[in-house]
Amino acid sequence: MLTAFNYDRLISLNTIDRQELQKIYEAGKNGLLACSVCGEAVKLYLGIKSAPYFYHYSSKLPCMTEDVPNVQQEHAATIDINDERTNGFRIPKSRSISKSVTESTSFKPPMTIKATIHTSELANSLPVTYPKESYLNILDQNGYSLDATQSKAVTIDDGPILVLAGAGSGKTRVLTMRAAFLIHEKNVNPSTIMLVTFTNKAANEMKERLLHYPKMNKGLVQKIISGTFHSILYQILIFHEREKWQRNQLLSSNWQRELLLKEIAREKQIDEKDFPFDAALQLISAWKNSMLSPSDVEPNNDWEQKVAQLYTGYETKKQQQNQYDFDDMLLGGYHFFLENPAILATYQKRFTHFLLDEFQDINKVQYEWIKLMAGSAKSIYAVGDDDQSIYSFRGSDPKYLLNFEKDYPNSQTIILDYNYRSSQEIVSAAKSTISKNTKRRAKKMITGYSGKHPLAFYPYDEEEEATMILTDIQEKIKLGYEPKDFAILFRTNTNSRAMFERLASSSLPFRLEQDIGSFYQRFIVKSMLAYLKLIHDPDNQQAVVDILPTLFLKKTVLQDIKAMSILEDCSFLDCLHFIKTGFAFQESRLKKIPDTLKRLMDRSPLDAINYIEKELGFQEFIKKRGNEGNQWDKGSDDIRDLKVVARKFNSIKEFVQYTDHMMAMNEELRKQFKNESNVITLSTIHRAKGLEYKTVYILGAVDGSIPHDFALESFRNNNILPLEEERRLLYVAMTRAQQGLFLSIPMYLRGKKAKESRFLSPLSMSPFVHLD
Ligand SMILES: Nc1ncnc2c1ncn2[C@@H]1O[C@H](COP(=O)(O)OP(=O)(O)OP(=O)(O)O)[C@@H](O)[C@H]1O
Repeated sequence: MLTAFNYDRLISLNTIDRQELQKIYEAGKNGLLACSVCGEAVKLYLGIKSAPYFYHYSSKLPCMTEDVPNVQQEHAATIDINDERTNGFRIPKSRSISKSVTESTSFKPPMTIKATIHTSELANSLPVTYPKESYLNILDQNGYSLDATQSKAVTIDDGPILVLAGAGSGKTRVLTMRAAFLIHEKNVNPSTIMLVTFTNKAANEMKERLLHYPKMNKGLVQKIISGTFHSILYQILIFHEREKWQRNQLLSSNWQRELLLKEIAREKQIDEKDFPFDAALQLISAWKNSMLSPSDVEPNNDWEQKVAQLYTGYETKKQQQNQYDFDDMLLGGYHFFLENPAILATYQKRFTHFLLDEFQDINKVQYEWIKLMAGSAKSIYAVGDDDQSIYSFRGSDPKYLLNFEKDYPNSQTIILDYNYRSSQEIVSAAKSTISKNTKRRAKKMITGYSGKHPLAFYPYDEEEEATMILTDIQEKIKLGYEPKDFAILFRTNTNSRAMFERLASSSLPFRLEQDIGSFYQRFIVKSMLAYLKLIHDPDNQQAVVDILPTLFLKKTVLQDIKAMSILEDCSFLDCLHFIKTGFAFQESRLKKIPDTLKRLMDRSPLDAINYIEKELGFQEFIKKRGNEGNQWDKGSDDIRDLKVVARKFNSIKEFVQYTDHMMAMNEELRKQFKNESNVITLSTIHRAKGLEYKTVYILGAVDGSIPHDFALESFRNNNILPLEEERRLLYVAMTRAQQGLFLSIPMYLRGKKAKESRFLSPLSMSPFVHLD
């Protein structure tokens, strides 16, 4: 059924402007849509696999009162907007509110993603039998099986060992079993084992897994020294040099480091507004992790030259203020041992076995430190996959994994090539994608079972993308899936806003993997919302405080405003009329604000934002204070995101209420689902490393998102490395899926036309056939 009433407005899905669909979907949710045939309440179906249609609440079907043509056929038919009879219903020409759907914005059916599967790669893993008394045999009886290669990797004799393997091949399983095997079969004291993982969460999960193995207990497992390089080194440093490494001296957030860098930029007269401070911080971090001190850096271009200057200033200032950052923990730890050979000797004696996970993401300082520590150790055991190296922007380098055999001539390498996690269809799509990278070690990937092909779908924008995914999850949950079966992965945190909001408005439990705060509290967004709030609430004190920076006024001006509002008996907003700054231009702008905002009262929030941006100087404020030079966090992008949300609302009041509600939900839901395990995961791809889910949705598989704009820019400047890393990111995302993989290819992102990710070009797409 393709027509419905929203109040007295007849909506036809054949003629509606696609960008209105989300609004109509929400009208349906709020009970504001009526069937054009029987008048009963209807909702809009907006999912992945079928074109949108209206359906009745109760039956979940289109109206049965009249003969209704098949929805897909209806969509396929081109219906002229001037046609007076559509779907058996008379549409008055004068009430037509929508323009014809253009080719580019009409619903595009999902496509099945296919890649060639070589039959030789469909094999069964080799079964193994262990001697009866072997610990592995006991493990096996408890359901923790290993194949022949994995078994070899677990039981191999001590020495430098590299387990090189593709995604889902059991590296984590092997590493965990290796620990158990060493303790049980080889009588290694657990306190002499150091287990290094990429996140502390991963270390805890491995220990938790170990606890379930036969003959393991808490006492034994707790003795293993585990954690990230940072956490292990920090514990050592705080033990030996407590004074120097006080917690409150740590520059723990990026904004703190950025502030410091900006201070130095001002001193060095580097133009702040066009400078990418976020990229500069990353480069400094990469230099530090590559053990390049400011005097060692050899800049390649003007920009690096400037960053090198900032790096010198950054290090000096930090030292003067007795502060340190995360990279200093690694460098500090390394130098501490170099300078204290006696202490080094005791640690070398203490640790006999080093188990290193995610070895492809090790950086120089970590590598050198491990080499130092493992000087006389019996075994250094590293597992990794060069195709999953996704942290090179901060100094990680897969060359340590690829050169392992050279650095440790007596080492042994074991290759695991059987993917236990994902279906053949997912593995071959991921494999085709990554095979385009030039700098990698090609590997076989054998799979065990066949399943459904990954699917590409084409929402209009990020709002529709979120709704379609939510619909799909709800449908699957009805079929018996659980919330924990789903992960929604995205390139950067800002990509998650719409999905967060859609999940927040559903009753489904979910967790955002990183505490990024509400989108509506971001500096630029909050400032724009403050203008909108003042339109209906001219005495909103907080809103006045929030617009002051946009007018380049100090916060203390609020006191003057308060005094004036009493003196002149007017609202806070009207007081802007009377503020004297001594600058004619600024004063005339302030005078303009109250009347302008009042005139915007009946405009749509989108119109109001556009107006404030252009006419009240907001654009200049963004240019100066929006970090426009940044690669990731640009103020103008925030405003584009805000406009995407605003488009869904007709009134400013409703829009402002919605943003307030979403802010409150952000706090609330975080608390509510903090310790729940059966939740949908909403995570950046980086944070999903090492994890697996039955069904994975990848948001925004378009150029500019994945690959990210900055990688495309580097590519245009003849640097292919960032682009290859972005491809690895997509590979990591795809290989998190066990059975279902969905790639979203929105037509618009942040209000701009988007193009399918170039990474999907090796994959062939064919129309999806709905069999359910
Ligand atoms: N021999 C095996 N038999 C059955 N299942 C296995 C076997 N080995 C591993 N698995 C399962 O395969 C999945 C992937 O294993 P694991 O997470 O250890 O792989 P990984 O190589 O660390 O993956 P990635 O690098 O992609 O994160 C897990 O669900 C694990 O339990």
